[in-house]
Amino acid sequence: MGRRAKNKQAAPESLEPKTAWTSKKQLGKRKAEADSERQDDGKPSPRPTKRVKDLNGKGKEKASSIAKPQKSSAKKSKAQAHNDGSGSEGWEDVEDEELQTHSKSLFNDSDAEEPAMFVGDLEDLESDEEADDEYVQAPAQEFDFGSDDDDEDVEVAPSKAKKLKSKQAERPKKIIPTQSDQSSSDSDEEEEDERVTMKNMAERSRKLEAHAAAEAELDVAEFQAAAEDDEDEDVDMDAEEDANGDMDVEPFQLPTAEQREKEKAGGGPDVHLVQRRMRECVRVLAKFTRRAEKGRARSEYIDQLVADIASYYGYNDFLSEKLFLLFPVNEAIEFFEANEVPRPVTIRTNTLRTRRRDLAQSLVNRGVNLEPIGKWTNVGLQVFESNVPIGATPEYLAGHYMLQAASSFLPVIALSPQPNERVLDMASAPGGKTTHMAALMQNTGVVFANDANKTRTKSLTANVHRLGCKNVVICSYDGREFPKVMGGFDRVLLDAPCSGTGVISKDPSVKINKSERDFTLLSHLQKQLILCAIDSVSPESKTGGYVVYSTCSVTVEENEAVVDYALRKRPNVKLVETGLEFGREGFTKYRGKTFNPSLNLTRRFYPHVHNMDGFYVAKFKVEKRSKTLPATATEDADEPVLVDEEFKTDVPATFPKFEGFDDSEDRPYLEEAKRKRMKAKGLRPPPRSKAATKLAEEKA
Ligand SMILES: C[S@@+](CC[C@H](N)C(=O)[O-])C[C@H]1O[C@@H](n2cnc3c(N)ncnc32)[C@H](O)[C@@H]1O
Repeated sequence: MGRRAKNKQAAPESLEPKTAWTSKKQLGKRKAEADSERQDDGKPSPRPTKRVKDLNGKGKEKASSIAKPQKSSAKKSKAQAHNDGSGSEGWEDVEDEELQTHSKSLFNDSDAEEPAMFVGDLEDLESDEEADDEYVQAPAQEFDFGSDDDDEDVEVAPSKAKKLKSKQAERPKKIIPTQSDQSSSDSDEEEEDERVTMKNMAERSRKLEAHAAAEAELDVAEFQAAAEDDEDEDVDMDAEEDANGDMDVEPFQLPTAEQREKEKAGGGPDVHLVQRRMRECVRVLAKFTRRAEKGRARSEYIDQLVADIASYYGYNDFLSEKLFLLFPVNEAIEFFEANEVPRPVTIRTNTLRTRRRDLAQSLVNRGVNLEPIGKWTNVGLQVFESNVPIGATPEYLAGHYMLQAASSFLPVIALSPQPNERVLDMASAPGGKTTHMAALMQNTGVVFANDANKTRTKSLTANVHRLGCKNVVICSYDGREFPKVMGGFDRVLLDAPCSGTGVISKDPSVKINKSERDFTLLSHLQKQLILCAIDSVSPESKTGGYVVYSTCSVTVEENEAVVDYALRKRPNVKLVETGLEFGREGFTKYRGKTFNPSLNLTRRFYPHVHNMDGFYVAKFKVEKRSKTLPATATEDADEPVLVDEEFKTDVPATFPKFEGFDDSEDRPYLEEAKRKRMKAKGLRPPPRSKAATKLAEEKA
């Protein structure tokens, strides 16, 4: 557990070199705050609850209409429980048991899909102020969901309009949906006067989104400004603060190796010291030549910072460094901070059963406070508060929606499966993306939903049934058996097993349970799977011929390195635009490695930038193979085949080509299933046929 969690710490004050460009006055104040946290005896006192961090805009002191203060004490204690590991919050609660257990394994699949129950913030809401009750009893909230609306300018009951507004102001940050909407947001005062109508609800949402995007842009500009760091700002902050008498002013010095050893032996440094050291290291690294101690190398500051990040946030040193290296120094801190905060709760409307506006209306009537996620999805809703468990409403049980992380909409949007196609979801459990695809295909064609883990196919089956997907066939093969087991697909989704470094806020065990070997094994498995996914696509497909590769990880070896490998091994594929309107470009160069330049077409998503789980999406177009190309994935993999025990299967290397279903072969299985069902209902099943008797004997 990290020092931050152990001490139930608030988010540290800004660690990024913002200190370098923040006014002296602010710095003094910040320091004074830190000092006031110390008890009279000089020992650090427990901090107040975590201050809500504005992930979209790092200007934590800025008043933002989109930041939601964590207001109820119940919520506060819950957040603390989450931090110290004694409780869980948000998505942890909504994971089903299987998912929870499995996410502890090497392959992280905690993709936030389809928990059995949402028990997240119920007590919080029960203990909330009376305003909440009134809000819940308010007339049905009306939404403008865009073009498919009748656009009546219906006024929400005027007496409630103000309440609605204040509620909105309290909401947590929205998911940053798009950089394309750059319109500036109007002032809060202006909004305050505005009456809430069906029409302007959507407009207000849009403004909040635009505001979030603008703030994010502002932050990027701030980071750049910090890097450039003009002369005026380059003051000796310690000296300045000394003059103010705010702090003890010993100039910052990196600890010696001896001091570090001593610290370690004493159980690690004081948390305030770690904070200060991190802040100072970030500051020095922003302008190294000017600020570094004489004779010290840049790498020494980096090593110290990485070690302090590991201790403060509770990572092993290996992962702390791996993740740190992905970002510029100041941004890295933002990433680690974002991993301490749960992502927004989101649901996906199942369009096979309902429309988003109808679902929203039903849930609002039950006391759920929600809003469309953004323009990039017409099925997503972000849940802000709820009086009922989101995983147990009648609408949920009737399959009107899936509890699903916003990031996991992305690969399906990129794949864009069409009606009547033949699609493979190669690693599909628990089925968030499978059911999304089935809906986009309007229950036509066929989706083969495969997962190597048989136990996990149970929740997949349950979801497929609940959501009324009639075009899904569930199977359980090692993905590397494709296309031998079945091929010729129009589209393939490979949402690969991964380390889960994008979902650390959901599964903090990742912080300590991943080693270098895990990443080597995973990367190798992913490389094998991606070739199999490519080979399973029919280049002759009239409507498709696409593969989407995705992970909920942010490491380069699980993403760009895998995609680059596929491009090298399969010259018949090329990367194409994902069609996603936001997300950062994939790396084309990383720490001395150069990837195919088209890797810039792939997309990276980050918790601190997009307020969604860390995610990666790449889309390939598969062309016809030339005759000289090798036939299967494993034949030409240039490294030894490493197979994790968990996914070893008995499938023979020469698995027969799939040639359709054999009804006579299936009959005894169907008969057995029917007998079981009858028995379960207390009925006496008819005697077994010969074939079924044989099957039963074999099983026995
Ligand atoms: C990230 S999860 C998939 C989440 C799923 N796509 C969804 O949206 O609900 C990765 C899945 O890969 C499965 N898996 C791991 N190794 C596999 C393999 N060799 N072949 C097929 N599936 C595999 C795991 O059991 C896990 O369910």
